[in-house]
Amino acid sequence: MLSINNLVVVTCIPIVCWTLLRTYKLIVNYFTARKLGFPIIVVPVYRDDWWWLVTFARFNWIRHIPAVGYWLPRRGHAWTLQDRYLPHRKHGDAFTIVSPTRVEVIINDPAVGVEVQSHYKAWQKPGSRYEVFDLFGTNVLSVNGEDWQRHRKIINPAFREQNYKLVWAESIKQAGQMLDTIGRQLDMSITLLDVRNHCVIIAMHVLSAAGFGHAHDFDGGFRGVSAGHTRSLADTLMYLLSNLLWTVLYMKYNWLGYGNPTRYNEVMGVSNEFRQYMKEIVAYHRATTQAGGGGQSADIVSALVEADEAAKREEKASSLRPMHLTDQELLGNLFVFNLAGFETTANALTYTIPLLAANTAVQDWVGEEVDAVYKDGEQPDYEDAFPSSVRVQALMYETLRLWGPITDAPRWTSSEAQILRIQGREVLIPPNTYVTTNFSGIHSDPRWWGSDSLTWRPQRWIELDLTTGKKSIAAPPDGAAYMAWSIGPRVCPGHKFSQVESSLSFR
Ligand code: HEM
Repeated sequence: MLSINNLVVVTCIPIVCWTLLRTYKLIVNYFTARKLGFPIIVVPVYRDDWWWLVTFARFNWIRHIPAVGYWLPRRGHAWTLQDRYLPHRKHGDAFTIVSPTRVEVIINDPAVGVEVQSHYKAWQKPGSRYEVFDLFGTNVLSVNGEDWQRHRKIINPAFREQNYKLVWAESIKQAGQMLDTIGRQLDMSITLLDVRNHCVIIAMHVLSAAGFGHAHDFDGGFRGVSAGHTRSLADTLMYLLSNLLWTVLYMKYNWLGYGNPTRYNEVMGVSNEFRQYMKEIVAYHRATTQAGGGGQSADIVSALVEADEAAKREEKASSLRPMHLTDQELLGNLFVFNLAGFETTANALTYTIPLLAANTAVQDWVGEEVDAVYKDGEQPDYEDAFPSSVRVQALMYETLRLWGPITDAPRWTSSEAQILRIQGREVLIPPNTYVTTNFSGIHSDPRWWGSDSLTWRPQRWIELDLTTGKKSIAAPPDGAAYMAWSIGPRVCPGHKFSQVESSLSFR
């Protein structure tokens, strides 16, 4: 039997080795970062370290220890939203965060941000950050290079005007039903949590109908279970998205299930149910397309499957290299549409409604436009009403400027060094280095957005064409950049989808 002393030694050896290894890596990374010539912040953990993601909530007390807890604010994924441009005031428009895991340059220079986001071949999405999205298969969000071109070519046709009409119709339905539901309540007071819950239902139902052809009533919640299933599609998605971290961990490391078999079985059961739903939807649209009945549905999946079948036919005819998506990749993309399309839009709505409620001047200003567009309470067509709803669109632009769901975006040099022009000099960024564009900083810095840069003022987005008298969404001020939906070839394909949906929700 092991004595207490031996037990302590056996337990301590791995911990000491691990600490020594991390210290060594920290020193190596520190010297790599010094060559870049930017100010350096040294932190003991990186925000992507999975063990840290699971445990960091327990370490909040560290921030109160003087000279030790300084790094804690930079420990989580949303630190750029909390700090915005302020760290750059102190450290400049580029500084480096060094941890044992990574060297990461943080950028607050709009021109450099646009360069890094736009040149997708040189500046790739790092696998270690994006592979969590590969739960059900690789997809357009996570892949790089030629693979990304192949994915994007197939998914682009899914985001089309026909689909936006469907988003419009479904959003009108959901918003109307939501107002009826609230109107029927005896107690008319609404908490912020109610707002959040209503926005979640709207975003999920619009996505379910316009994305997957599964329509639900607003007050039906997430009911409506299809034959052969135990949960509705929307309910399945809600579960997976609310338990994303555990879903990722259990699917990647099955052995973690021994820690909590009940939760493991539930998570895996719901994941299988989601996979089954997606397979059924794809099989249905594939059969319809192969039988010559394509082009009839406007939802995203049907367009995706049609484009994929067309790519297969093209390959056969010209014996080109494979250009279609495998079944696994189709599934991966469908999951990512749900993930990227739901939480982002639900968040934008959740922030905008209280901001609007607290700003009566903005309410009146938007109300004027809504009264003009929705004369006598009629439901105007998408083609007429959406382009005229410029003030309504400005609400979303302004909310995303300050409270966008994606607060920064990392790119990396992968195995090849890249040259980046920053602050008037050319810097050689070594292999394996992250360069992260701080969207929240760039969107809020008073140097570009003025002294009221932190004020929610949708009016800043309106531009008047003096010759035609038409109003439109203004470009960002000189020197600024707006990247709420990213920018360049990898811009968000759901940009207009989310705008059409939110326009209706504010009518
Ligand atoms: C307010 C709503 C939305 C915001 C603010 C938003 C923002 C973004 C941003 C910033 C990116 C780039 C991410 C990166 O580079 O890491 C992105 C990519 C993406 N978004 Fe959205 N998004 C929204 C809605 C949607 C919707 C509704 C869908 C689909 C239904 C969608 C699907 C995607 C996909 C597939 C990508 C990956 C594109 C690529 O890498 O080629 N998004 N989005």
